[in-house]
Formats: sequence, structure tokens, C-alpha cells
Amino acid sequence: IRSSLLHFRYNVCIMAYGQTGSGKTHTMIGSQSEDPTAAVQDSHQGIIPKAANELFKLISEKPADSHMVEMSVVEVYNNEVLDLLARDEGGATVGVKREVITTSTGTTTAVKVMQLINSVLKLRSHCPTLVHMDSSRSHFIVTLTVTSKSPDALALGRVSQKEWWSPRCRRAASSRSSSLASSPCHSPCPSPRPSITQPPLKTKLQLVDLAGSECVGMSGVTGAVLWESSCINRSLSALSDVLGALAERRPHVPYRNSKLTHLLQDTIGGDAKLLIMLCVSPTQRFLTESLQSLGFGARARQVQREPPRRKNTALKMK
Ligand SMILES: Nc1ncnc2c1ncn2[C@@H]1O[C@H](COP(=O)(O)OP(=O)(O)OP(=O)(O)O)[C@@H](O)[C@H]1O
Repeated sequence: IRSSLLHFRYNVCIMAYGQTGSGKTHTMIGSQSEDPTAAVQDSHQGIIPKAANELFKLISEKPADSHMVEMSVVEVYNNEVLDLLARDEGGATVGVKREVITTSTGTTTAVKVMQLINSVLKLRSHCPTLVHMDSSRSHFIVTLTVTSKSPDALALGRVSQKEWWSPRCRRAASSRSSSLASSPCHSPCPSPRPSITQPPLKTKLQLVDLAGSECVGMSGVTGAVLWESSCINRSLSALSDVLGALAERRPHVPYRNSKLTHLLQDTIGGDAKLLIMLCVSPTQRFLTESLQSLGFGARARQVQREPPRRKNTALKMK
């Protein structure tokens, strides 16, 4: 995790894949303690708290105020994207933006991130099946977008933190970077020059707990739950198709065939770094499912990362 994030130059995706009940949520979240401090410090912690810890530790080692992190937490349920941070505890939509303040060590921030994640985890769709009593019925995606202030702006110290992160300044930097604009910024944005030469850099870290692939005969689901299983299996096969197209370097990669692959497009294609944790059951009963998961992993291993397009400051603003 640390080496992937170190220079904030690549988009990174870490996902857990496997049949239902094989341990994906355990791998990504860890033991689901009520105490978020334990979730971050516990030796049995999952990849999401570990990654959050590492990310904020790295940022705390950089010059003060040089990075900003935005987080989104969504679930893809029945091929629909649902924003879990925009809901209250009862699941009703509230649409409130929540702020997490960065601290000097980064640990407190990671704890707050886990607090937010834990608070919305219970809103994720679950349903008991014959294979797993607490089966997740959706893909759970945490996206941390890191915006790094350009080195020029930092060196010159001409833009205060508040001014730099103001939406107007970021919008101005974004439009300048996408349109090669050399025209001066006419807005009262305090110091246009640094951002003309070096716009802020944006990179994404996506942490994904996929819903489990499922043999419908074994899980014994019917009705609406059967429909959920079918959506899960179709989106996982869309993911497999995308990896197949990337592995074969086909000119068209079918990212848009499902909401899952569309959402992950930036972090599974191009020069992004993708790490897949395969979860398999230790029992013989699920041999077919385990072989299917290993087949998925073998396919993913054939994907070669494109040569880095991003040299120094040439990162793409979205
Ligand atoms: N390595 C592990 N150590 C201890 N318990 C584990 C481990 N892996 C999984 N478990 C336990 O097994 C059960 C199923 O795991 P989990 O919920 O992570 O599966 P899943 O793959 O996410 O399932 P689904 O796709 O159906 O949601 C949980 O009770 C979990 O705590």
C-alpha cells in the first residue's frame, strides 16, 4: 500500500474477490469492532483501515497543507449506485457534507475515516442465504481522492490554504489545466501563476469489498434475493470481461457494461495499480467456486499496466 501511494502519482485500486462467505469483508474491513480506534490500531485490522492509516501518515510527512483528501462511500446494489454518506442512520437521504480534519500524525484522521465508514456499513444491503447468514448483497466502494497542491504554489507560498482549496480556485485550476490555458486568471483568485504552470494533482485510491459470486442452487435464494444474486453475478462477469479486454489489449474495454466497472474505470485501467485479494473457502464443498475465483485471479494477473503516462506534473485533472 505504502509503495503504491508514496508519490501520489498513480490511481490505485485494492479489491477483495471471492465467493459468498469466503472472507472478503473480513479482509477489507477487519474485525468489525464498535470502537473505530481499535479498527485502525488492531493487529487484525482490514485493508481499508490500514490503507487509511498509511495514506494519512504519508500526508503528514509532506509539507503542511499540501494535500487535501475527499472521500466517498457508495454501494452498487442491483446495478444502481447509492451514496451511503448521504444517508442518516435510518437510511433516509440527508445529503450533508461531512468534514474530517487532518491532524499532524494522520492517525486521528484515519480513526475518523473509519468512524464514518463504520457508521454507514450497517446501511449496506445484507440478507441471509444458505451459504452465509450475513451475506452482503452489494459492492462496497470507498474512494479517497487526494489533491496535491503543486510544488510551485507551495514553494512560493503565495496562496493560503483556505484560498487554494476554495471551489473557485480549484475550478479555475481545473479549467486551465484541461484547456492548456495560458490566459491569466481574471477572477479574484489570489495567485493564478503557480497553477498555470502546475495545476493541482489528483489521484484516486479505491478500496472495494465486492459482493460474493454465488451459485444460486447452493445459496437457495428466491424472489428479490435471486434478482440481487443475478445482478451481482452479472456485474462480476462484467468486471472479468474488462480485465480480459485489458489483458488482451483490446482497443475497446467494456467499462460501461456495468455500474461497477464504470465506477472503477480510473483505477483498474490505464497506468493505474490494481491489487486483487482472492478469498477462497477452505472446504471441499466449495471447490468449484474456489476454482472459479482462482480463474478470475489468473485472468487479472495477465493484465499488464500501461507504461506510465504521468511524468512529474503531467497528471490528468478530472
Ligand atoms: N480470516 C478470518 N478469520 C476469522 N474469521 C473470518 C476470517 N475470514 C472470514 N471470517 C468470518 O467468516 C464469516 C464470513 O466472512 P465475510 O463476511 O468476510 O464473508 P464475505 O466474503 O464478505 O461474504 P459475502 O460476500 O456473502 O458478504 C464472518 O463471520 C467472518 O468474521
